[in-house]
Amino acid sequence: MSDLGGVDTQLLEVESLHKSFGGITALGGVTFEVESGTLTGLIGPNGAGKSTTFSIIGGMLQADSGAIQFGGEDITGESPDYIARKGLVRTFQMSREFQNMTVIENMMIAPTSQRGESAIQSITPGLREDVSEQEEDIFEKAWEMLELFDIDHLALENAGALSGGQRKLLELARALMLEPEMLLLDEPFAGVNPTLEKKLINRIERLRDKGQTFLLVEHDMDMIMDHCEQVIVMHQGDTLLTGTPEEVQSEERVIEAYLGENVE
Ligand SMILES: Nc1ncnc2c1ncn2[C@@H]1O[C@H](COP(=O)(O)OP(=O)(O)OP(=O)(O)O)[C@@H](O)[C@H]1O
Repeated sequence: MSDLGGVDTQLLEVESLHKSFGGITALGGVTFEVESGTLTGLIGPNGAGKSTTFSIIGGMLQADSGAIQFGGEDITGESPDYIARKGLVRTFQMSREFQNMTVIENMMIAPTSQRGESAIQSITPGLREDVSEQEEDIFEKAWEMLELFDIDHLALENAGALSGGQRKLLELARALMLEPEMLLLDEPFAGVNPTLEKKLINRIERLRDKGQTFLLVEHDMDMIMDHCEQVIVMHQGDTLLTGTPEEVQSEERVIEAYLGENVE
């Protein structure tokens, strides 16, 4: 835990995560910290354990041992809903139910469905005026977010009809509807064309500049090295080191870890 003038700036603290699947050790003591207000990269060769780490942090998977602190609170073993309510959200693939809804409907339902509460449940007869006002706010916010990601022209399309790249943008836009303090992004640019990718990373950087924190798994090294201020390197279920892009690139152990492996 780092200390800056008495103020702890670490938002996420992952300590000694272990996870095995049958006889396979996926994680053998993953430990790292993510500083508040940063865009931090999580890299490592295929099978290093990045997705497993994300699933455990997001509450979708239980670790065999280890601890996770978010904003100073122990969130180890909590449900994805609980963790999302605390402000830590992982983008996830849309279920079939959402694919049959339009893009704008997907956006409007996000603030309630992911937080595990229903807008309908919160309506009491005396509060109907407030609710329509609330819905209007949600609509406006949803529309702004679609514009931000350049998918507003798809608002009335069925989400299931979107291309892979467009779906990635919608998943990210949906997650941002929750105004999370921190977002876990698992290869958000996969299938997104280069022009849109540039826009997307600029938007993420703008949100970061406003104080949001991002942890990004990405195989594109140029993307990581050009845009992240911190990089965490994983290898064979372990954390190898954390450093700036410059530090990581010049580190012999990182070069070695990647050399023998098939990096995408
Ligand atoms: N559900 C599972 N059952 C069995 N083994 C698993 C399971 N999930 C992950 N693993 C194994 O755990 C290890 C870490 O996998 P993980 O998917 O977390 O790595 P990764 O770094 O995300 O890889 P990639 O970059 O290829 O997505 C691998 O050896 C993988 O085969």
